[in-house]
Amino acid sequence: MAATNMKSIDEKIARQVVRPRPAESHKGTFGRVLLIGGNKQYGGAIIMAAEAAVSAGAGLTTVATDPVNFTALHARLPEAAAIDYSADSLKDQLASANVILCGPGLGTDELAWRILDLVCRSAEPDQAVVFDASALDLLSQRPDLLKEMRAGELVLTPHQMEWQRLSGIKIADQGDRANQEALERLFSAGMKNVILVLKAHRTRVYDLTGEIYRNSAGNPGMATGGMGDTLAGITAAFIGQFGQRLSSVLAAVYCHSKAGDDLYESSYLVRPTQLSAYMPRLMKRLSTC
Ligand SMILES: NC(=O)C1=CN([C@@H]2O[C@H](COP(=O)(O)OP(=O)(O)OC[C@H]3O[C@@H](n4cnc5c(N)ncnc54)[C@H](OP(=O)(O)O)[C@@H]3O)[C@@H](O)[C@H]2O)[C@@H](O)CC1
Ligand SMILES: Nc1ncnc2c1ncn2[C@@H]1O[C@H](COP(=O)(O)OP(=O)(O)O)[C@@H](O)[C@H]1O
Ligand SMILES: [Mg+2]
Repeated sequence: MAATNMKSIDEKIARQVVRPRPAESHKGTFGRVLLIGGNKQYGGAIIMAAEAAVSAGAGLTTVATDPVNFTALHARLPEAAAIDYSADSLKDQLASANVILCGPGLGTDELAWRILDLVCRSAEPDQAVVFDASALDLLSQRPDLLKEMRAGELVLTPHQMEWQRLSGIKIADQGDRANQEALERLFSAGMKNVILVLKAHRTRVYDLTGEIYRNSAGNPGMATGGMGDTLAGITAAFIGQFGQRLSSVLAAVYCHSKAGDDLYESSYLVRPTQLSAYMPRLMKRLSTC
């Protein structure tokens, strides 16, 4: 793919997507987001994703996680509901969500496999699914699960090592043509509405139409554990509010990095939770002036 096909992910797309909220609205208007992940070791990952989802405007946020994380989640984020991710009630939550984010801190044990399988089989055409982190590592062993999915939109958010596992392309060889071909291979005869967010210093976004987008924002202060979990939560919230569109995902990528850049101006590093706390002000600014 020639570099000339590359489009920039910049403030323009964010301003097109992040519009003032309609007055005639309620929490259901802005998306029911279900986040699944957080085993005993990685509870922080799903808590950071949930903080990001709430702060990026998800109308209703539910976290399906190991019960060991309930108290921490409720103490940090009373806006989110919590359920046990091993319980049968996960099926009901999966049925009622508009957007499902699966993977941050999920781990790769037998329960994680069962949950991934359930998400892949149950997602309907009116639902969007975002796979991140552990879910991508599991899928790299069972890529066939992707081909059978019926979700309306699927977003994959790997970092370069996760993409290496899933695509088989070594990090040094992750050029645009190879990435595009690997995405097409993963979904040949499968769903069409697929978006790959390949995270790096300058994140690139691919879809099955062959368009490639390059993020214009982001900085090394963002190289802090949990920053990808935060992007995943923002992405789910944006799809929930602004619709199953490529533009919602591009705006999420930009806003995440732009928030990081604003904070980096006066701070040596950017904590994911600080980035989330800043999101409502950034979104207000983008939507108004
Ligand atoms: N607080 C918590 O609970 C948190 C929990 N988390 C959860 O941990 C689980 C495992 O996820 P993971 O991302 O930490 O591990 P993995 O997939 O093995 O990747 C790391 C390996 O890849 C390599 N690498 C190369 N290029 C890279 C790149 N561009 N970006 C990143 N890595 C790159 C890297 O190279 P190295 O650092 O050695 O140079 C290393 O060898 C998962 O469930 C996740 O959600 C996290 O979300 C953090 C906060
Ligand atoms: N040097 C950097 N410059 C710009 N963005 C960065 C940099 N380092 C990390 N990021 C961003 O931080 C996020 C890291 O994602 P990921 O590796 O999945 O983190 P985690 O799994 O710890 O949550 C990505 O969005 C990536 O683009
Ligand atoms: Mg990650």
